[in-house]
Amino acid sequence: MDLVSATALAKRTDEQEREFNDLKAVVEKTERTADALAADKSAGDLESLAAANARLNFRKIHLQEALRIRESKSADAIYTTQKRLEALFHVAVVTVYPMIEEFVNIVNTCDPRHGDYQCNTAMQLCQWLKKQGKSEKAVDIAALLVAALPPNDLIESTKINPIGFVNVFLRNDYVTERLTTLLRKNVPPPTIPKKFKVIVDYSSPNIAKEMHVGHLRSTIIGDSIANLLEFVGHDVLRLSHIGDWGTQFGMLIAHLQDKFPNYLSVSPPIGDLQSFYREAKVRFDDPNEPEFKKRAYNCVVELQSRNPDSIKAWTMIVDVSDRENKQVYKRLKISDKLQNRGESFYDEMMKDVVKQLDEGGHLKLEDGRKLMFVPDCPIPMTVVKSDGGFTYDTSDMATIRHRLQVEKCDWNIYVIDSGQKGHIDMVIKAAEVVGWYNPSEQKNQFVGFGLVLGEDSKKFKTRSGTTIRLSELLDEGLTRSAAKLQEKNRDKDLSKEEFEAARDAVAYGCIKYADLSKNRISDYIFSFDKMLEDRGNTAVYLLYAYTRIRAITRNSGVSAESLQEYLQATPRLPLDHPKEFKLAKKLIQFHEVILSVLESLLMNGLCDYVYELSCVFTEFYDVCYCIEKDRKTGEIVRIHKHRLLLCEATSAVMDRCFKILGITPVSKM
Ligand SMILES: NC(=[NH2+])NCCC[C@H](N)C(=O)O
Repeated sequence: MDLVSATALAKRTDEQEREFNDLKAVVEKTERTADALAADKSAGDLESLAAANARLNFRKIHLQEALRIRESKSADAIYTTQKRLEALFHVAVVTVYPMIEEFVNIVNTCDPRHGDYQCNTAMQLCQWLKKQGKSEKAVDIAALLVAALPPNDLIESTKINPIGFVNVFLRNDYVTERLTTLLRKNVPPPTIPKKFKVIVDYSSPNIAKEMHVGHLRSTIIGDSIANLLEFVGHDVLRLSHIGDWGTQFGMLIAHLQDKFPNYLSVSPPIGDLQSFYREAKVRFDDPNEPEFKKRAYNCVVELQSRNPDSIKAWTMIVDVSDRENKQVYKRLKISDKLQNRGESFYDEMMKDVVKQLDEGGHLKLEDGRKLMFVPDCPIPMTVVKSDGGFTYDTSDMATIRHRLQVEKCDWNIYVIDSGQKGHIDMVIKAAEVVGWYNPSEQKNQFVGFGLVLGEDSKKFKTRSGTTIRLSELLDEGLTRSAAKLQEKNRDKDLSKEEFEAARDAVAYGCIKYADLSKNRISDYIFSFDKMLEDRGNTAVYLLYAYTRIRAITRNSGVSAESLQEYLQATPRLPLDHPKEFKLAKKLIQFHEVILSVLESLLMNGLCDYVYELSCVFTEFYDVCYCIEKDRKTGEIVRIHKHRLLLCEATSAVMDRCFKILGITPVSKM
């Protein structure tokens, strides 16, 4: 490190030290005032003292948060720029208005003329003051806030607009430092306040009925949400709540006994469980086969009482179905941490759940059924049917109790089609009413998604009107993707293995990305033509962009080691070109995007970000040469290593996003 930058660094450290001590002093003072107030409760109006105390505590909490962020500078924590700015503005707000209880609001700006971030708090404060009978203009408040900002290393300049927004421009040094951390730590996750045990209920197909496109959506969205949670450090349990129990097994077992009489000794060759299910159903509904129906009912009773032969038959049917599902998972590279824990797992707990509900006085007898009326729910839950049997409601009540009380999860997420929102919301509310959890300590969340529609905007079906088999859908994806690559003559340039890897990456990447890049709440139109387009926010575009970026360093002749050496030896990357700076800012925004997607569980936020990132990269690459060659001789005359590092950072961030989204990039395409 040269002398100048060493001195600059020392100066900055001094500044930070001072700033840190200032903050500490404010916190201590607040603490003392709060304590004094608490001790002096007897004096004066108790209520107003308590209110003042609450405000001071609020202030203290925010100051401590600010302090924690400042303190972490040297430590390993990764705080987002947004959080850091919020902390700075918090300090400014409480300095100017000590009794304030409003939150600071910092947002990203879309227009670069308005800086990188914008603080909208002056307007909020204006409203707050109005309520206190004071009138101050938002612009004036904004000016006070800016003046009260503690010294910091983030903000280059601020601009107050006439309405009272504060536009914030970031310092180049700060951005460079964040980028260096991102590169050195290979795109680490942002720091989260607390690590949770999270259950993600997703995929959850029903045995013997084919997994359909709705389950495909749940599988894709759920897997990616679980990846995201894991990335930030939560402890994630992935559960597929399969429909593997219930009366339909009666007819399946009865049909199995007829069709494969020696099923106990020879494993029955059920190739196609769908047709098997249909055959059983036809017989079950056939008035000419009353005998079969009776036997099917009997089989249910035997299965319920865990008769070993019935259990064996049941296991066989479940296994066939599971093997089919696993094939879909394998092709789509769904995490193998996803485990089946479905309705049969909770079966034995249901009796006890009903008993507990009954004893707690939560059940009402109506027409022989036991119902639970849950506050704010339009229909009651049927906990016990008139024939004494249990329902989907009962099963989910047992499930939620197990997850909250036995698994002791902090956060229980259901990724199911929106049609089941009413059901799950009711289960969640009921669990609260019964007292199985305290909503301020454990969280249950329904994460819904819309329908999959065909290109005619009607329910997604085959031409002949039957439901689409997932394996066939994936096959079609492969054929279409191979054709697309051939159209571009990729089969000529790539080896057979490379071509196949590219074909798979495109096919499965497209199917996943098309789903994830739309807001999950809306219905979505499944169209191979649209998803295979190579322009716009599609997987094909992004996969190409990624391979191109990867190729830049590969073709530069600069080794990964020498880039690493350069990175370690360079305290400050010279990001002096506006497009370099813009790309760097987009890159460090990654952490913010992760936190915001974590909040909404809307994965399209992450997709939009990767797409924007690749667009900003193109802007940069169009004007900033990484390698300069002599026009005549083609000889390399200059290598801009910091630009190669920007390429590396871009591909590393894209890679992280792809991993979370469950997309497999290829290095050649
Ligand atoms: N806990 C739950 N209910 N999870 C979702 C289960 C989805 C159900 N198997 C279905 O296909 O409709």
